[in-house]
Amino acid sequence: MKSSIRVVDRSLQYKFRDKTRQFVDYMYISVKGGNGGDGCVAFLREKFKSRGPPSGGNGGRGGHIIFIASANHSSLHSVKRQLVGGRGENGKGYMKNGSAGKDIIVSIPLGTVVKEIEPPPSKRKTIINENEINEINEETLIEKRRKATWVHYPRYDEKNPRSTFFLEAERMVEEEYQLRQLQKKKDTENKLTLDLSVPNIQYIVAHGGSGGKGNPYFQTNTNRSPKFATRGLEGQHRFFELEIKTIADAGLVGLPNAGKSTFLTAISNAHPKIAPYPFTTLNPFIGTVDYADRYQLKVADIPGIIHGAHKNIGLGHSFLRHIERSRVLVYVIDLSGIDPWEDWKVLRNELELYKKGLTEKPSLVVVNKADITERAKQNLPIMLSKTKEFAIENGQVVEIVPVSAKYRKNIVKVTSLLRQMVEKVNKVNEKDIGNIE
Ligand SMILES: Nc1nc2c(ncn2[C@@H]2O[C@H](COP(=O)(O)OP(=O)(O)OP(=O)(O)O)[C@@H](O)[C@H]2O)c(=O)[nH]1
Ligand SMILES: [Mg+2]
Repeated sequence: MKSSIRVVDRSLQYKFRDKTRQFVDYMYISVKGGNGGDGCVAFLREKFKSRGPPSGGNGGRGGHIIFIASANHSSLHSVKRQLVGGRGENGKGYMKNGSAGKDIIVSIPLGTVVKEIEPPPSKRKTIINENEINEINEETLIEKRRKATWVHYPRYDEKNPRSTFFLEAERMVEEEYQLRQLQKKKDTENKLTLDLSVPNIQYIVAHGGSGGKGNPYFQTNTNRSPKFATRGLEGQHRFFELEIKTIADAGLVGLPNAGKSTFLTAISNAHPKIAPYPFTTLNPFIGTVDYADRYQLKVADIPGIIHGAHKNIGLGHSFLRHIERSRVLVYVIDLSGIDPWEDWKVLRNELELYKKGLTEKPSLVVVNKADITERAKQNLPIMLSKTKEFAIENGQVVEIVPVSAKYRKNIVKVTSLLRQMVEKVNKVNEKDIGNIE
């Protein structure tokens, strides 16, 4: 047994070395909105107007990072691990406001769950440093913050802090700063979670920083020519965990080589790779079953699960995330195997070890390769009697359908049964939603 696992492992390593294999269904990502552009300190200068009014434009806002749920993508491999929005443009003279930074729109596969996480330790340090500075020296802190907040008119960087107008404006900006800090604290406490389950809906996951104010903003009755403006704010920085949890109507689970991909080919329009060796399927694959009345069902085929998958043997059991949210489970079992009942037990066990209660979903058992008659004749009665016992013990109805996926025998029965089951689950769900409302 051990040696066979080792052989499987070696052949898998060989497959994974293939550089063309591009499928990612789980990743960490850092997103940062662009910084805002700085406000401008300028005065109108025209012919016969030697001392015109303040005319510095505001800075543009930084670019947002936007996630859009896309039905045309099935993998996260094309998503960059670090996304930074464009910086806003600085304001200019003649009241010209800076343009906004470029938004970054990322297509994320439908069914992805986006969870905000704590920043990694290396990024957390900067926050701790800020607190340390708090304790060290208040004066240097004020100086630092002034540098980060203000834009001065040329040669006014030393004069400004002595003027009462500037100090007044600084107090006003300080209040805004405190409010922002409060908001930031709230944001870090309330972590964002999104389920991208509706196509084409957009979410802003990191806002760009707002642009700085030009000097007309600080003009008052008494101060007609403010010589200062504010800088743009920093964009929001967040860290996310992305996990694709495919939303299909039915999910196929089975041991390697049981004929899952062949079965999917028989019932749907999909053409996954089929071959007589284990772990042919390396990535989840979704097929659509078309009915005569244009009703459609989505069925997900995943790599084979073997005994010990929860210990990362074979391809592990992380692929079960793709069937976790399907409405109906379809166990595909090789009827020509040595002990199909044992196979089903292994599958149920691994599913439970992945997530408790997963096997309680409405399920259908497809016993495949019924065309290999000698074995099928022996095994089918055993399967039928054992599942009957199981149904009585657990109070769970289990339908068993013998098929031959390769020769497309009994396929119509399976597809119509599948449809009935999915429609039943959908009806129950609708009722539940109605009750909640
Ligand atoms: N005789 C017979 N052979 C079948 C039948 N269904 C599948 N096979 C064969 O079984 C082998 C494995 O089929 P696949 O569909 O690749 O099996 P799978 O479960 O997708 O395997 P993995 O992707 O490796 O987990 C292939 O050689 C198929 O031709 C069937 O109904 N009858
Ligand atoms: Mg397969």
